[in-house]
Amino acid sequence: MAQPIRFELLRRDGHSQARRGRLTTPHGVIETPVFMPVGTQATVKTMAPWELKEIGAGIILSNTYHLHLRPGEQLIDRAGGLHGFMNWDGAVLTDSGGFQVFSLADLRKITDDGVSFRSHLDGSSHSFTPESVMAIENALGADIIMAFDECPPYPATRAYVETSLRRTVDWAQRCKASHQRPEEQGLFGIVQGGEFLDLRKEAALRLIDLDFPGYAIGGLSVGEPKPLMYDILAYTTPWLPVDKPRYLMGVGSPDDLFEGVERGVDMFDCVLPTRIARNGTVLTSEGKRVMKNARYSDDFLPLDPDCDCRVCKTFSRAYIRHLIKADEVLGIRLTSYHNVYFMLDLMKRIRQSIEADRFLGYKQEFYERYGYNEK
Ligand SMILES: Cc1ccc(CCc2c3nc[nH]c3cc3c(=O)[nH]c(N)nc23)cc1
Repeated sequence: MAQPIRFELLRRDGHSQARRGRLTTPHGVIETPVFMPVGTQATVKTMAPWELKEIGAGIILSNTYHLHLRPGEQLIDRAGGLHGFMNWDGAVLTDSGGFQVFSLADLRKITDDGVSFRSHLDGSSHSFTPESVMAIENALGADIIMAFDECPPYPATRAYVETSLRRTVDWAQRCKASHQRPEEQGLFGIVQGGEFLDLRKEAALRLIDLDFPGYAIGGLSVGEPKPLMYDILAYTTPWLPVDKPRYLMGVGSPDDLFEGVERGVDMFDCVLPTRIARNGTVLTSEGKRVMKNARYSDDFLPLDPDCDCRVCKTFSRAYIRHLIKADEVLGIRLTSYHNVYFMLDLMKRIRQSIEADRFLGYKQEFYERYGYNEK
């Protein structure tokens, strides 16, 4: 059977688990490690598809939960799926919605069959099952779709995590069985198991038996301390097939990208760049800068002198600070554009460092300049 998603491992770092790979999808070839901008409601907030294209975004994320509630997958299906609706010809990945039910919806009830909930928009009743979520993701038409999983909260008891892990594996099997378009949309399984390493191993091995074209590592970046996240990650990735992509869900900040790549992760997503842009905070090679800070009122340098993006080549910190202070919409458009460019460009430099066999050196160099203090 033709596989819509093919992964080639191009190089393995000799000093860490970092890998350089290539993911071929029906909507283009994605170089990995890759940062995937989040476009929850069929848009990467404030950015047009041609802007995403010009900054080199190859794949964006969207969300089953939000799009099912509004405008509904039937409309999007009639528009030609997400690609036609958004007029985006790059790759798309959709999350399966379970995570969003637990972070957004009201009155949730979870059983072995699925999850019932009330919409956070209008209180209407809904239920997600593996079968119904596959039907939604099939209608949205993303190139990579996530299995319906349960992401346990942090902290959670071992008993709770064990129950949810087994449910998640059972749901993954039901997703695979009800997937209507396996030749056009690659279905990824999601490894749960909380902070319990033996459960992480069990989850990985049971999902591998179901043979997916890629594997996501879920249940992390849910409030646990970062050192714990990194330890769980370092333990889990070696159990996954070396020739399949690994996607760490919801991660992360610039330092998380380095720590994740070092531990064998190929794909990342995070709302950080567009979320902090909305309060005028920008990512630069010298760390984050809060543009409302008075120190930038007469600073005519670009946001980041080392950045080649269109915003840094066109506008000054003083002008962008003015726009943010004046609540001018152009302000958050410019900070969003720059922040997404920064994350994509950082991942490009990480890929180049792996190719040049100097990943750990580049990580050190970046950390020394980036620092961790608010500027
Ligand atoms: C549009 C979009 C937004 C967000 C996401 C990822 C959302 C996300 C997590 N975010 C942080 N930690 C996360 C864990 C999980 C998880 O365990 N399972 C799923 N299905 N999603 C997660 C995917 C797509």
